[in-house]
Amino acid sequence: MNIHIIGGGNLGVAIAVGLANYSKGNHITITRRNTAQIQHLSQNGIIVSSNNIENIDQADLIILTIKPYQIDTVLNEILPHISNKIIASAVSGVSLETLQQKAIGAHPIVRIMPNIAAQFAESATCISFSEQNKEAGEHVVSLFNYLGTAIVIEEKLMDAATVLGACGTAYALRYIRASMQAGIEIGFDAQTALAIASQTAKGAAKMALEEKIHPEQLIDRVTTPQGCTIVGLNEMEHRGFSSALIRGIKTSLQKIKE
Ligand SMILES: NC(=O)C1=CN([C@@H]2O[C@H](COP(=O)(O)OP(=O)(O)OC[C@H]3O[C@@H](n4cnc5c(N)ncnc54)[C@H](OP(=O)(O)O)[C@@H]3O)[C@@H](O)[C@H]2O)C=CC1
Ligand SMILES: O=C(O)[C@@H]1CCC=N1
Repeated sequence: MNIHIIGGGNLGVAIAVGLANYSKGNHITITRRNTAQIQHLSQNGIIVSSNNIENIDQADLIILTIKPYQIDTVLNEILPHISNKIIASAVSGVSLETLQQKAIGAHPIVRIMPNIAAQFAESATCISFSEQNKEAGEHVVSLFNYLGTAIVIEEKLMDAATVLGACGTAYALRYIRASMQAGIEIGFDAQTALAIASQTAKGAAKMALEEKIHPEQLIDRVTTPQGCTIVGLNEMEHRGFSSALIRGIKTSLQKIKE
């Protein structure tokens, strides 16, 4: 497939590198206005360009990874040069209906919400499309399965997916950072603390994914009666650990709905 990614920033680059490293037979182009920062991607066989329309008529899939306020400019620029192309938009907060109207109904539109772990084929990508665009949607799902897990969701949950799945990367990293800081306080050098905290989070996530049981059942396997885990966990809860996370996620959701 020829894949044309418009918006070579944090997410666009993660998708481009992920596709280059974890999928086969795709030709990837990535664009942004100032290309200096992403020129190195050409070493991975990715075409880097500041021209959004060059060869866009050859694309099988166009992926939009621009900010919401950049969408009109980009669509006005590319629409006259394409016909009946699948457009996958990762632009947060912009609905299928709005996108379909902007594209004058002429292109199958799919909404995607990946996260930057796409770079390492570990994204949780949520995907929505209308019944009418099912074939295009399934195409996009197969592609994003190379970059981790692709889950089809109802569009009304797309904002929630953005918060849980995309912003979630940052929340998880903040957990790792806090563990690392504690690790340094209790005796490890920074690098060792980071390695232990990161691998421990990865291991916990792997168990949750593989066993598909409630996390508390896995926690029960760790908490020796009268041991050190349960006192730590209870102290974290006294300090509002779960509550802080839930409130943070709900605040992010409120913001995206604005
Ligand atoms: N970052 C993340 O983890 C996630 C982001 N998203 C969504 O993805 C979108 C992008 O986010 P993010 O990657 O963080 O943002 P960035 O600002 O990092 O990337 C946006 C890129 O778009 C480029 N751009 C702007 N205007 C144009 C244009 N006219 N033509 C081509 N490229 C253009 C910018 O580069 P230049 O100025 O050089 O043109 C910039 O590199 C947002 O809508 C965001 O909500 C969704 C999920 C996760
Ligand atoms: O912070 C943001 O608004 C974007 C959306 C999801 C991740 N980053």
